[in-house]
Amino acid sequence: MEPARLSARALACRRGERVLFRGLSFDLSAGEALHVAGPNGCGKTSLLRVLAGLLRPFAGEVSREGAMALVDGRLALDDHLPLGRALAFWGRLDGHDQHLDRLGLAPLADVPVRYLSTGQKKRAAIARLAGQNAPIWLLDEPLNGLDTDAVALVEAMVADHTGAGGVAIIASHQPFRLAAARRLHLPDHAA
Ligand SMILES: Nc1ncnc2c1ncn2[C@@H]1O[C@H](COP(=O)(O)OP(=O)(O)OP(=O)(O)O)[C@@H](O)[C@H]1O
Repeated sequence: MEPARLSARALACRRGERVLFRGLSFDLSAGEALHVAGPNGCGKTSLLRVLAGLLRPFAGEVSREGAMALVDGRLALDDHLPLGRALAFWGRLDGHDQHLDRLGLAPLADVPVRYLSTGQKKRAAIARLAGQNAPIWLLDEPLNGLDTDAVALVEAMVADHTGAGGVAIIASHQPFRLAAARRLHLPDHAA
């Protein structure tokens, strides 16, 4: 895996008229993970979008080494295509193993994406993530809709990723079992 590092310096984020957090700093290097916790609306998704470069910080800066991949509530798969073809489209571009068998997706190859259940869609999003082979994973509520076995599987995949030298940020109000993860309680940085 290519080298990975992700840092935030004195980060602040404003949505509309409200500053959600300020003075947020962290450094993550190869093999490290951060669990960003806090209740609905505290700014977890906004933080991930700032880190991904999709939202401009109100103050502070983000620096990184290595490519990033983001999993959030949006599934970047064509709704009308069967899952197998939708994932194959990205597979050709990304060029890495999507772990379809491990994620239990192989039997769903012929099912149109729009017919998939919430948990199946989330597993498809994780497959796309795995296929990107990016060293930095940004995961927004990655366990939403997953059953107990799939939760354990995704936790194991993130552990494998950090074990191989990747970096992971998990934004979730749910517990996420990952021995290497530090915890950041976002409301502690409320403005
Ligand atoms: N485009 C926007 N303009 C104004 N306010 C916004 C915008 N997007 C989000 N917000 C507000 O910013 C706050 C933080 O939203 P965000 O989605 O980052 O929270 P969150 O911690 O991820 O919540 P959840 O746990 O419910 O997903 C919320 O009060 C939300 O209404």
